Amino acid sequence: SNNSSSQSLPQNNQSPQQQRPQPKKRAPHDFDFFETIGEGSYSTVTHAREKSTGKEFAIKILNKKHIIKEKKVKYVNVEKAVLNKIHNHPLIVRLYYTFQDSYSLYFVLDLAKKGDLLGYIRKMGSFNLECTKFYIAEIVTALEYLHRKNIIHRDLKPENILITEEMHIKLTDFGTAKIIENEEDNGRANSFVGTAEYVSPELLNDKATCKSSDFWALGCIIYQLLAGRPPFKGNNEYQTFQKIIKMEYTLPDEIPDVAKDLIKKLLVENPDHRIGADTPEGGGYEALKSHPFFEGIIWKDIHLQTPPELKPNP
Ligand SMILES: C[C@@H](Nc1nc2c(c3cc(-c4cn[nH]c4)ccc13)C(=O)N=C/C2=C\CC1CC1)C(C)(C)C
Repeated sequence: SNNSSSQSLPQNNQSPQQQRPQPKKRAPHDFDFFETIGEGSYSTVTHAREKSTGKEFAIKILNKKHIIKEKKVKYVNVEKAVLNKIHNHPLIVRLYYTFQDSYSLYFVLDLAKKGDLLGYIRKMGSFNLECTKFYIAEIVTALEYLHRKNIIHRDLKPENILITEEMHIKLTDFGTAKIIENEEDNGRANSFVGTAEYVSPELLNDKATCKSSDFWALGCIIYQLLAGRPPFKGNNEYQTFQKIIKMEYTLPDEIPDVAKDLIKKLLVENPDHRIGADTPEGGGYEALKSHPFFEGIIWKDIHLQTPPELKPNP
């Protein structure tokens, strides 16, 4: 045969990719399914165990017919794309496998055995300053990683901050996240609106979200951990939105002054002026992480440190 210079396929007609051992595709019968642990708008998250290894997972099950009927295919693709962009960050829920059967799609993910942060706020009433600093520092660390990957979460809230067996966080729920393809995309108008109490003014005023919208939500979460309730809360969504647009909130005395200062620098109407924004006024993550509120926080490998024991705000 002529030794043509072109790369000829080996006799077994397998591509190089096919020659490498591929991770075995899983299927529903590889798992035992237990209780439902969370309900999304068009999905169910179920506790499951892989039969062959005994490893426990959370499996997000999406009904294909429902997704198509509700025109949510885009969100499912965004969620999978975002989860695949995240390479094994300790403070973000990891996607291990995906597979499907005739009815459903299955996402096999980290199991956070202690539920979500909202559960702890309800149980504790509020967090003391030391605990608030630690958990906010872990959220900032996860957020910095997402923003570096040009991902905006867009729905940051206590229900999406999961707590692991070891009492560290795992950021989750990327179905409504946005991947910023290129810089000018940052802030372009779009249709999604997050959860009322954490929605930023820019989203309500000109429907534009940017990385800084996540900093607004962060300010709301710091407030909620220390005061036991979010800063903007009306009797219904419309009233909540009104308070946000009017920047109508007060800082109760149970919030320590150092936290009041940071909250005031995050709950700023102009997203470019929020501390942490990558603008001259925002100062980027450097400015946020060096704020006196984080006094005593060691940022390096925070996920390996022992979290402070949860205590309510005195
Ligand atoms: C926010 C989310 N809630 C939850 N999402 C996930 C959980 C999860 C676990 C508990 C829990 C565990 N023990 N007790 C409660 C409660 C709520 C959970 C988990 O372990 N692993 C991955 C998850 C989500 C990953 C998937 C979005 C990509 C909603 C409400 C949307 C279902």
